[in-house]
Amino acid sequence: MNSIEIRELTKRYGPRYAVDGLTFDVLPGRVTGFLGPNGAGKSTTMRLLLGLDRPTSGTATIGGRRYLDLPDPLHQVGALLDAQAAHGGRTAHDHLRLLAAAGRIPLRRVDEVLEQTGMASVAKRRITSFSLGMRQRLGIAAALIGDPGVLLLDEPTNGLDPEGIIWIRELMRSLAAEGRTVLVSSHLMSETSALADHLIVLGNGKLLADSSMEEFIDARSTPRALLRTSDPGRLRAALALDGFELVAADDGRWTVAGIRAEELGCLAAREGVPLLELSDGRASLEQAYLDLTADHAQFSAAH
Ligand SMILES: Nc1ncnc2c1ncn2[C@@H]1O[C@H](COP(=O)(O)OP(=O)(O)OP(=O)(O)O)[C@@H](O)[C@H]1O
Repeated sequence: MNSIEIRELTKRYGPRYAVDGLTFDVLPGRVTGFLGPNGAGKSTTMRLLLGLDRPTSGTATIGGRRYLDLPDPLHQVGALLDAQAAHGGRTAHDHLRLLAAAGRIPLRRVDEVLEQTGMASVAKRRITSFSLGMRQRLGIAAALIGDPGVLLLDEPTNGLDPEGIIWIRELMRSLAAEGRTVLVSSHLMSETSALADHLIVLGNGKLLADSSMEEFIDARSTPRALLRTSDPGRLRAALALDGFELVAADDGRWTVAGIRAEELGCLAAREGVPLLELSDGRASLEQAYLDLTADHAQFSAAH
């Protein structure tokens, strides 16, 4: 009932395919990161889902129905597409009150979402005076007002400071833990990896990956062990026998590419080499994402 179903979804603007034969599901109970470089088709997919644009072919449905056919859309789907869209002359409270009235939503929800998004103290201020981060929070408050089962958030961390980004991460997680479907777009792998359980990656309107964050990381990052030892000479020799190389890193640490910490620990124990510190490194995740999307990037992506 709360899932999102995208089937063979295609949207063409003139000769250009913004979205090209996409098929995937977004499931409840987890945060799904919607990744792709600028121009990959994320916003177009969200607009198609919300009935703001018509697909050239294929379907985008929520619980099996098109958005425009939902009986109680604000209660079923909350969206943040363009945080700048709120009318500047009104106060935050008035903006939300009008939304609630239009959606036949109880007015108590206005104060609840203002509280939930940390906006209660500025509720009586005009939106014109708001920073980008405050507008993002107001946009999220608006998305939450109908207590929806599905949330679509397009780049919600735009303009937020580090504290705001942590807040949004916690909020997304708690909404997903309540059994809601949460789809969050971003063009940044680093940010999304801290936020999402599952990933949908687009490039040039096409689906490049649909996997759990763990699978995505495991499949694309080369293992790398990070360690400190009191006997680098002996460890170097032992590693060389198995074809691995000990490379000096910062702070007296060493790295070994192509081996996991667990395997390296066993090897060191077998050789009687003392290890003072040992962990897995995941340095290449961002790079793996850039490699995956590079050929598909319309513009130079991801910074
Ligand atoms: N209304 C439109 N008319 C013409 N082309 C459009 C329109 N909307 C989107 N496009 C094009 O479709 C492609 C996909 O755009 P879209 O905004 O969906 O990408 P995105 O992944 O959301 O990127 P961003 O991170 O920059 O928002 C781009 O090439 C864009 O220029």
